[in-house]
Amino acid sequence: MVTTPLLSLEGVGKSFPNGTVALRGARLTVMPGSVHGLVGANGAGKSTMIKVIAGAHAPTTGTVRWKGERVVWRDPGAARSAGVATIMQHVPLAPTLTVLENVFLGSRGPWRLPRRRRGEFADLLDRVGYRIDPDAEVADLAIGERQMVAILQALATGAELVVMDEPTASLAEGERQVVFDVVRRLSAQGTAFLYVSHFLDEVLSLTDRVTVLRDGTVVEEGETAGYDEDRLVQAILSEAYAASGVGREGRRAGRGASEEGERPRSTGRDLLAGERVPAAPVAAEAPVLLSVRGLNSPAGVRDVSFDVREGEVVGIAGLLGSGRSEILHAVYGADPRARGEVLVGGRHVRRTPRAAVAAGMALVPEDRNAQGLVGAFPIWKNISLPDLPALSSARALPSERAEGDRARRAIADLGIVCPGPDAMVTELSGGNAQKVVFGKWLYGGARVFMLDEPTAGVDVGAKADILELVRRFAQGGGAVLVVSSEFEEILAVATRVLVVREGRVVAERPAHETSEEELLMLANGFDAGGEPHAA
Ligand SMILES: Nc1ncnc2c1ncn2[C@@H]1O[C@H](COP(=O)(O)OP(=O)(O)OP(=O)(O)O)[C@@H](O)[C@H]1O
Repeated sequence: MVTTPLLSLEGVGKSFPNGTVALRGARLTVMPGSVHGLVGANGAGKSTMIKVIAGAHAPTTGTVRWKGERVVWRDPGAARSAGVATIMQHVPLAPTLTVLENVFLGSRGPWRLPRRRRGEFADLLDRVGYRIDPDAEVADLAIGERQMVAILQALATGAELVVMDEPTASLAEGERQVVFDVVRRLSAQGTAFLYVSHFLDEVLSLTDRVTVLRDGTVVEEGETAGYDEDRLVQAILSEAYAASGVGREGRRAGRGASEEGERPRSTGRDLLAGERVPAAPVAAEAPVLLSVRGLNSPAGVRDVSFDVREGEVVGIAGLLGSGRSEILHAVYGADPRARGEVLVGGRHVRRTPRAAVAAGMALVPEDRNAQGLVGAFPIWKNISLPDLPALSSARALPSERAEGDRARRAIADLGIVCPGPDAMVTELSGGNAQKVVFGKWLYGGARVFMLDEPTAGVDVGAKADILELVRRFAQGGGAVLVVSSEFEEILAVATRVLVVREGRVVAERPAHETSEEELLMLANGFDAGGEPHAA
């Protein structure tokens, strides 16, 4: 029996007014109840394809079919009514509404939510196997919890196809499992998923089929069982490096392999091995660059004290809601309610972001859309933005040439796929925008670099480049604090790890003396021997 695909794209092309061709003759077939993976490097065209499917972009050429019928979705509402729910990388929830109100925002019905909604919400939570307070305000939730709200929202619309763009980017291992369980459970009940992720292990374990996009073209499509990580990495990256001059130079520079000319792309294993190079230990007599004393905040930071020496990369490992990001914000002065002392190079820093920047601190936030970039500015202007406070203190204006040079260097070092430094950041793919946020601080003369999920949304090649730049920044005499829900990534880049739970530092380990398992155990409230911590 031949089953009609739920969704198919045939020969779909998409060009943007600035001349970028994001998709060329792309095809995709998603069967009912299947989990279909979509992978590709930053800028390969994944989000563009998703937006075509969601009715947010009209394709320039080609055909979209839904249950065998040709469709032209004029807007996202049309795709939604047909049965397509899309969860984008940056979840557009209403921050001042509650979880419950957000979940039923797209559903028909009265604005004031009747009691029935609570019952439906409880049923949804049961289906999903997740607990969240329906009356919590979304503005107060961590980014991962917001992702779960978005998933619940998609399910509440009764979608037949759920498109997920990097749904696990900020989630720790246990929390990812919740998302996987939801996907597995619902696909067994007949819901189809299009799952976009840079985490290839997730794609391999979760999906039935996989489509690989490279430079706007589908280069491979097949049963996931026929792939392993190496083969996927090769498919994603090999020609992308040869095809994109800027990206290629940048990636080579980032990995220090430029002398060897164009070599075949590394395999997945090679890349991970590269990431796991143990960080050189920092001498005990290295001067303390950042000192934090008795930091407390009602936002969930409890009596946090630590030092970071020159050359050190200190990882902060914790689960969602553990206070890991809140600690960074408090140190940076972005949390006005925080109390405690922060010293850079032995000098007290007033608790405002402006004073922090003046003292040489930089924060790359997790929610880069809200806090990281100015959409109406081109790349070069975003990259020189951190120097603007210096302007107001009557120092010389940075010349446009110097700013352009800095932007070009960032584009090369980080492999930012873009037409050039004048491109607007709104025209960049998600991962490339993240690299701009990173470049904004990396070249700004900061001495203390604080990174919240630095590689979220970044492809497998650029991830290794970013981690290498973090190490180099520290080796050059800087101090780094890095928060990541990927403990493996923390171990790859950090010299020392602080484990946080309920706002407190509950353990400290040299990176070479611990493991992902131990960190997970500690973050979950057990000591290394598997015993629960005393309260
Ligand atoms: N509105 C736009 N105007 C011009 N170019 C755009 C626009 N949106 C995306 N692009 C370009 O289209 C190409 C594909 O981008 P897309 O966002 O689809 O990539 P992606 O595979 O989703 O990447 P990522 O993994 O970084 O999210 C990129 O070169 C990007 O710069």
